[in-house]
Amino acid sequence: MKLFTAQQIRDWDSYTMQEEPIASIDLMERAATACVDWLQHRFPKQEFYTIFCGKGNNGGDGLAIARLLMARNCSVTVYIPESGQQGSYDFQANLERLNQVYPEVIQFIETPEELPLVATGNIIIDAILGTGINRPATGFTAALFDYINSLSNIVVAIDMPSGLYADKAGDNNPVIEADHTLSFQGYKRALLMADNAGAVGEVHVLPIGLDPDYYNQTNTPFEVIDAALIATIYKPRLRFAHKGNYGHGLVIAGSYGKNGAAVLACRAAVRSGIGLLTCYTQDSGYIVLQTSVPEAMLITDPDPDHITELQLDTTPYRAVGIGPGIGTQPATIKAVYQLLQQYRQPMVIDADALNILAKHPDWYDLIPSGSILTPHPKEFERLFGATTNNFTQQQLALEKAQLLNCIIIVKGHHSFIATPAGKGFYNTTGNAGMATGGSGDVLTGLLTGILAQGYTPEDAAIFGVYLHGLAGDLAAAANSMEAMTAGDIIEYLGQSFQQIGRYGRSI
Ligand SMILES: NC(=O)C1=CN([C@@H]2O[C@H](COP(=O)(O)OP(=O)(O)OC[C@H]3O[C@@H](n4cnc5c(N)ncnc54)[C@H](OP(=O)(O)O)[C@@H]3O)[C@@H](O)[C@H]2O)[C@@H](O)CC1
Ligand SMILES: [K+]
Repeated sequence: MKLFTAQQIRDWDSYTMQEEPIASIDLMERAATACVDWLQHRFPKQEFYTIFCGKGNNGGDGLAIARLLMARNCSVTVYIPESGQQGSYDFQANLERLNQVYPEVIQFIETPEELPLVATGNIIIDAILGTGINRPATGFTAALFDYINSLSNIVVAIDMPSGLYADKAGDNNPVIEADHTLSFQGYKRALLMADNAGAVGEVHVLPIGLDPDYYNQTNTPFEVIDAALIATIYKPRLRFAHKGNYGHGLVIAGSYGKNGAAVLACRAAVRSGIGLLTCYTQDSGYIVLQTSVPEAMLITDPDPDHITELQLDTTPYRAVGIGPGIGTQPATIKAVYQLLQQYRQPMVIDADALNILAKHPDWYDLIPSGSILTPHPKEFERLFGATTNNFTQQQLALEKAQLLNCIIIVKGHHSFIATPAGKGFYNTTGNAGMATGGSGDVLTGLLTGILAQGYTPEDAAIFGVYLHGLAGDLAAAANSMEAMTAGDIIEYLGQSFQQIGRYGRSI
């Protein structure tokens, strides 16, 4: 799903009004209806709502929502901070409509003394500011945000949490901290940033019937990874396949006390669809690896505790994954250097291999083109330097991806995939239960296995990250976010593939 800027969304809005055609007030009614349907579906027994409306179209949505909720037998109070300015055309039209049928619910407020008491059971609707925000909230608006944030009520933000910019960082400007954000038609980049997690809460995309032609004709560098995109990437298995069709991969992982990282990476790789897998680990890992991943072949380092040399014949391997649990011993550092000098196929580089690279920036040129780097934010900072917010971090990831001709996956709640062609993809599968030891190792094994099957690096990164998150979601559904383990993610890869296999048929 393409990710548009606030300006593009406005253009899409106008395009739809002209082409459908539909009047803007009717489009607003459609958006408000989608919100009310969502509210009643999510909170079927909820009766009481307190709605705060600004004087732009976001506020217009809020007024229409108020009228529709009242018509469905809910009890609503609307508060409008009085700015002294005339409201937008559709705000005024909806104010008039509400005033005609339920005049008693409308109240204007101007000073902090007039901030209302909100009963604890009420759901608060934030329709103060949407994508039209063009400056930080100050004065009474900021005080209103503070007040709403101080309450324990559930807050549902319409289109955007008020105060948040759709396409740029807000530098700690006042924002509403919502529990749910109902975003019209698609996501906005700000809704996917870890920096804004406290403001956006759970994000729900509500289709409002904007014209698909605009969507198809309009380019944007950013996309959300969704089922439709995955359906175009996934290659179902050939009926007459043999293991040679699906590549041979090498996972280089583990050290004394960190066999688990190697086991998890290899177990994920052998469940990725790969034809053959070899694992390279320290000598003492022999029995552990052979027992827990019998499907993989094994080569051991002469050293009992660490990987110390990587002068291997790498010709059989279509992809190499390196990093999980290898540590940063001097001999391991040398071994990583050896591999970088001799291996030219795309690699998956993770964990300690990234930490080693970060200490040797002069080796970056040795990273094979098309490699996939999988740093978490701290590793990203070590590799490429500190940034002030997620927008600048992602911009830097795009610049480095282009410079190194690599894919960079900045891991997080919505992992961000930067490609050398300047495209950025946001993942939407996965959950907080995956923030647990070993889930990065699983991703590395999975990516290595997918890459070895001949997917392009960009497709492998998109597919791998999505699949990893989906398996994590199924694992959490079965075991809870608390009790799920990284190993459980591997257990649910099978069901994830089955689900993805159905996408192609249902889209
Ligand atoms: N996309 C769609 O398809 C649909 C979109 N719809 C809805 O429209 C919303 C966008 O509406 P919008 O453009 O009227 O902007 P909105 O956010 O209400 O702001 C209004 C005005 O506030 C002002 N202002 C700015 N910053 C401020 C600040 N910090 N503190 C105080 N004031 C501030 C500024 O005016 P200014 O003061 O600069 O003259 C601005 O123009 C969108 O989010 C969605 O809810 C749906 O109805 C239908 C389909
Ligand atoms: K809002």
